Amino acid sequence: MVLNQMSNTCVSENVADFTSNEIRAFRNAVKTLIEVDGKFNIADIFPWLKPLDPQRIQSKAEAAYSWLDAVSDDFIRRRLKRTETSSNTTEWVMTELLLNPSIMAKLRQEVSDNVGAKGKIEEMCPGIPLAQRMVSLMIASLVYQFDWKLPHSTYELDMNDIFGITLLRATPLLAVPMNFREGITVYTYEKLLLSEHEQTITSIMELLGFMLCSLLFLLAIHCLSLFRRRTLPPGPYGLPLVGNLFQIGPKPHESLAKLAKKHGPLMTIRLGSVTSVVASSPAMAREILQKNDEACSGRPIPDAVTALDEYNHAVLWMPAGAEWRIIRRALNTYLTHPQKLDSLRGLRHTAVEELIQHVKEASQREEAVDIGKLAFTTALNQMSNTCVSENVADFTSKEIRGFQNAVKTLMEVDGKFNIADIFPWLKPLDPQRIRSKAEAAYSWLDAVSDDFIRRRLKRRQSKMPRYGDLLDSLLDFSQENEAEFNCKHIKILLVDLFLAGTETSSNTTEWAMTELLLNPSIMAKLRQEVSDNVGAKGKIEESEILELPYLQAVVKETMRLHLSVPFLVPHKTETSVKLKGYEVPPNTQILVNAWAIARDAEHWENPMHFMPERFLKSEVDFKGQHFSFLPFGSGRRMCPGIPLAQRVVSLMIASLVYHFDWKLPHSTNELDMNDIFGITLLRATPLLAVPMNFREGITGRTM
Ligand code: HEM
Repeated sequence: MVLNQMSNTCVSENVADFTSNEIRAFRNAVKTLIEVDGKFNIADIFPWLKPLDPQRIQSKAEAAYSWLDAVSDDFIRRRLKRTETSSNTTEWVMTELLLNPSIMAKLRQEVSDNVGAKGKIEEMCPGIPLAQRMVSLMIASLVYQFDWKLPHSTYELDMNDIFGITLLRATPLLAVPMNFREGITVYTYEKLLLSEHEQTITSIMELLGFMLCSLLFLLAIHCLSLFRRRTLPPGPYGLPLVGNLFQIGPKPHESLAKLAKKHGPLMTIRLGSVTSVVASSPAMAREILQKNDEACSGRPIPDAVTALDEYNHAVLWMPAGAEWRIIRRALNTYLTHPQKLDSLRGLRHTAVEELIQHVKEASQREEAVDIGKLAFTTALNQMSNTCVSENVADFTSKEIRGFQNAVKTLMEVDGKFNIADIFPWLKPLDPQRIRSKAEAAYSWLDAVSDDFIRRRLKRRQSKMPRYGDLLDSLLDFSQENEAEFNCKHIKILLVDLFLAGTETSSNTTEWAMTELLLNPSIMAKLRQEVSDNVGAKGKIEESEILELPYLQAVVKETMRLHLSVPFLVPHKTETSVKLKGYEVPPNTQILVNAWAIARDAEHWENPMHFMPERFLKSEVDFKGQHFSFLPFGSGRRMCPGIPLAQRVVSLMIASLVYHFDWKLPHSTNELDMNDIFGITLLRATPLLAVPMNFREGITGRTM
């Protein structure tokens, strides 16, 4: 009825009659538009989501609009809302009248008195707006010309509504009309349509209203974030909703270092809904990692990590509570304790011998090798030998690709900028497909790790000789502490160690070789030191090279200038904490820009130069006590793998430098020194170099 009233008012013809299908199509289109126009649409508040149309609102609206467009072109679209609103009001009025028969009777009396002898209903109040006229006329006509009752003689009616632009009845109102009373319903409006001028004013008012509401909404969100930030350290001004996103760019370690110069060594940045406090000086790093170590010991969990089954049992990501302490204790006892490290030395040597053999073959062919890839393969095998006494791959087979790919993919996706991390309501959509990639890689590693454990349990049952590696120790430990540490923990821990301990070590080796190739005099000095040590023994001993000052200075200088984990693994406040007088609330992300600190001219002379000599007469080391040099972090979440990493990296560098001379291909001394940001700062282009003049000697074991 309202549709026809409106269509007659607008275009002087019915758009449908009461029985044909046409009214359904028309009503459907109107209803759809009313529903989708009023529905909460995520794309309205984040316009960059519009192309994705995540709730399929735009596509539904498009279908309905084009139907209506075809029927009556632009005219109808401008009147739709009013149509639905009027009919909805009429429906609600009739609902109430049916529930209140005495009011219905009183109303009918009033209308009958007005109709009187005229026998027709006329407009009751000239000058009132269109909607009121339509509603009044409909109600008066319905009430005057019929008696009404509810079907099934019930007075119970569903009074629920559905939210949208208009609040519609949840279930349609069905009622039975009776006792038709004669009389004509007559329109005597002289001017039912709004004039063109009135329409223009209405549209402008609607538009202004919408803009004002949007502005107020953004302002409210912005004020809320300013209110929350009032106790936090200062920081760069950000845009509503996205915050400082556009000031960060693809190299956050560099952009945040620049911003810190302006806003201070403790600053706040906001990315979407994530607030972070960034420390960029040794003093602020100490404040966080030493003075407020416990309060700042949490970990924010990237969405990618949630793809790992039971990620909350992973030592890297779990809170620093009782379960975490048990795992750290197991690592300190069975992996990085000096005695344990010494007893597993032979297993690590084997992996390096295989590396040297592979490079030797390449040198005979005068072929360039990808040093990062070889170092990664070696680190992977060193770790797998330490953990499970077997190679997970060799230098040529396909298998290494599977393992290498899984570890590389995870290091990449866990550290990649993910829009779903800063707008958590995007997580179910996984817009960059980061979680799904992580899922595939995690389940691959999970299956391999599971297989290691199953095979070892079988071997232990069959009473075959023990390997005495990390897995044996962890299984012993779990038998003694079954309630707190079981096979599930071991499985996740093995995955964690491959992730935390391989790419970090191989990346450091690759950067060290890059600098040595660019600085031949440093390479020569280092080779001399290692050769002197090897001497008549003819072999490199891991235990001895840890004491070689120049080699250790080269390792430290590489870790300073090419700090592998630029923001450490991000921390999170577990409780409210005071940092430099600012009150930082719980769940705030804490980033220590260790990369910027290690290159700060205030603390380092000629910070951009590779000068191992700076460490020769210095006490500074990487064990977490010198806050100007934090390649492994500091405090309770500091890397537990330092002694292992130091051995692995030192052994690889010493062996590569001792056994070969090296040159860059194409006799160039230019190297791309760019890095790619992730959990680890990788070289942007692989380091290719030609090994020459193989020198005999054993990368020796002393078992
Ligand atoms: C050059 C090699 C390495 C570097 C540069 C490195 C660096 C780091 C850094 C910066 C952290 C985070 C510290 C923090 O959040 O404050 C970390 C954590 C960790 N690292 Fe290493 N790491 C290396 C090698 C290793 C190795 C060989 C292992 C194997 C045992 C290992 C195991 C771990 C684990 C398990 C954690 C997590 C600790 C926790 O959250 O409690 N890392 N590493």
